[in-house]
Amino acid sequence: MTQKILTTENVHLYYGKKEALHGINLDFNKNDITALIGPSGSGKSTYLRALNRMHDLTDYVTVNGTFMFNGNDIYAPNTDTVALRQKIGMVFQQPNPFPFSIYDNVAFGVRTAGKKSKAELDEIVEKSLKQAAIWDEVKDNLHKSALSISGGQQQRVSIARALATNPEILLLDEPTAALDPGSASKVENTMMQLRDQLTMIIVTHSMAQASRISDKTAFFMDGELVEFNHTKKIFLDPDKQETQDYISGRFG
Ligand SMILES: Nc1ncnc2c1ncn2[C@@H]1O[C@H](COP(=O)(O)OP(=O)(O)OP(=O)(O)O)[C@@H](O)[C@H]1O
Repeated sequence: MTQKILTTENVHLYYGKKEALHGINLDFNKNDITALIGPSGSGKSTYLRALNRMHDLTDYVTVNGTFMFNGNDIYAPNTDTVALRQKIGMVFQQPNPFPFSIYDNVAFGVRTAGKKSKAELDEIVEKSLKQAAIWDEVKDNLHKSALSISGGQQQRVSIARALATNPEILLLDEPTAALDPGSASKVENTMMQLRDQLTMIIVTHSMAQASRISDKTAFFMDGELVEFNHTKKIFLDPDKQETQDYISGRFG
């Protein structure tokens, strides 16, 4: 049977008094790529950020509902959120390298998690950069500033940084939206190569991208989950008229 790595039930989220998510129920299969699609403001990023408690950093946000990761309650009071975010990593739209070397960027989370020898760190950095399909391009310049490489390379270094702590889930919020088409396709290829190793949840505005890379697709509108199914079904034969209208470009 397919294993559910992450389940969410009855998720309501408020920015102050404004309700942005109105009771979302959504589960994720281990090793699937799930695409979250929907018009601007439909709540995709808000939902994604709730999955690894990114909203904890914003005091006017209230999150209600049940979030279980491998059977453990993500919002339990004793959850170590730093450890949680190492297991459920995140990649943002804008590549966001820290202003230090490529090596130190990738090693960052590992160093935060505890002391490692230089040899262990070297090994993790190399493995992560290889997994992110950027090793060959940067291996001779590991001590160069991560700010000096292209945006597409920076995004793959950001992915390597997230991979270095050995996450089980990677959350990607429009990871290719700020990139030129060539770099975007490299990042997409990287995701395809990672699919056997971890579970990915990606917010995307690109219908082509969602249909190319995802196993399942969730369509959000106005803070509600309208439809969730296998990507082929969503794109070829959706159950709901709103889904059909959105994927055929009639709005959003
Ligand atoms: N920090 C915030 N404070 C207050 N309201 C917010 C905040 N972030 C998002 N919202 C509101 O929550 C709703 C959902 O926004 P969200 O960014 O999650 O949508 P989205 O589907 O990811 O949109 P986009 O595709 O444009 O990124 C919107 O009405 C938005 O204005």
